[in-house]
Amino acid sequence: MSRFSDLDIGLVVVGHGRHYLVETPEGRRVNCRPRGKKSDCVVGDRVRWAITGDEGVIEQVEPRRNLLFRQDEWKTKSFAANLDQLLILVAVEPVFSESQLARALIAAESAGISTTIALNKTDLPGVQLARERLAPYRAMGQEVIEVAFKADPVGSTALLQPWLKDKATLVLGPSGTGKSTLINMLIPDANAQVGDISQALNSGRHTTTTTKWYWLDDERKTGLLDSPGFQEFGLRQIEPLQLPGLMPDLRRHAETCKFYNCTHQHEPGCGVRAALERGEINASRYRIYGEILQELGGKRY
Ligand SMILES: Nc1nc2c(ncn2[C@@H]2O[C@H](COP(=O)(O)OP(=O)(O)OP(=O)(O)O)[C@@H](O)[C@H]2O)c(=O)[nH]1
Ligand SMILES: [Zn+2]
Repeated sequence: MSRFSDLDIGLVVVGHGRHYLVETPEGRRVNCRPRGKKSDCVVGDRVRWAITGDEGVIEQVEPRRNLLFRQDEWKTKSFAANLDQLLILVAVEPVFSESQLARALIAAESAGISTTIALNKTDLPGVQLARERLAPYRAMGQEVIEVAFKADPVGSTALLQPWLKDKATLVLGPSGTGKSTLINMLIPDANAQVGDISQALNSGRHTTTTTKWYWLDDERKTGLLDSPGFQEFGLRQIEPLQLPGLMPDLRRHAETCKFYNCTHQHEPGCGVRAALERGEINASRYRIYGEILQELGGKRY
């Protein structure tokens, strides 16, 4: 037992810099700061905290089940901890970047978090093309659902609600795909929940740059986390040799490679390239693999 185990436990629902909002089991939100200089907790963390004056101090972060983050050359950016699942939102328009989609999936796979891709705005004429771009993802076993938050809010809500129930789900997606529409569709009092947050952190302009935790129900069992930052999805946390194992379509064929440390670039007897030639691996998925591998400094053997 740690020396903090008799302190109150709380859930980090918003964080910005060294400012956090911690929610008590009763649903009260308390302004907190971390003890010391380092602020290493993220939204979704369970923390031990104590009141000092009119603020709380976070003394300890409880062990995490998982942590979703991205990492570029310079910095690591955490999205959230202790997630049950990830919803990656893309849309018919604006046309989504397949590279970013692939990267988010790899980060989630590496963190052990299951994902669903939701294609929004399926009422638009470009829907067929978007479906075709998502076909390789469906084929590799990735769950893909189709929604139209604005055009069909009733149908989209009915589809999502059972899937979200009693879980903590992070929503990630590029700008303009319909994240705000989704939040407002599912959480009628979202503005009120965010209003509290902005006031408490005393910096409304910051609230769009950080992950936010919303409750979908009065019992506070179903959590929806909204996070910005889909762009520049660095994956420096991943070892080059691990990368194919995090891409299910490549993984399936990598087992047949002649060399155990095959990079699937040019080695003889490569099962991945053979599958590519047979059309069993999608060419753009293979190209994205090569790009990420290069970025990670994957060696040529
Ligand atoms: N045609 C169509 N448009 C939609 C649908 N859902 C959302 N939109 C529109 O898409 C645009 C972007 O939606 P937002 O919810 O603001 O997107 P966002 O992801 O929050 O965008 P940012 O605020 O830039 O992060 C808005 O004009 C919405 O009305 C849909 O089902 N069909
Ligand atoms: Zn190979």
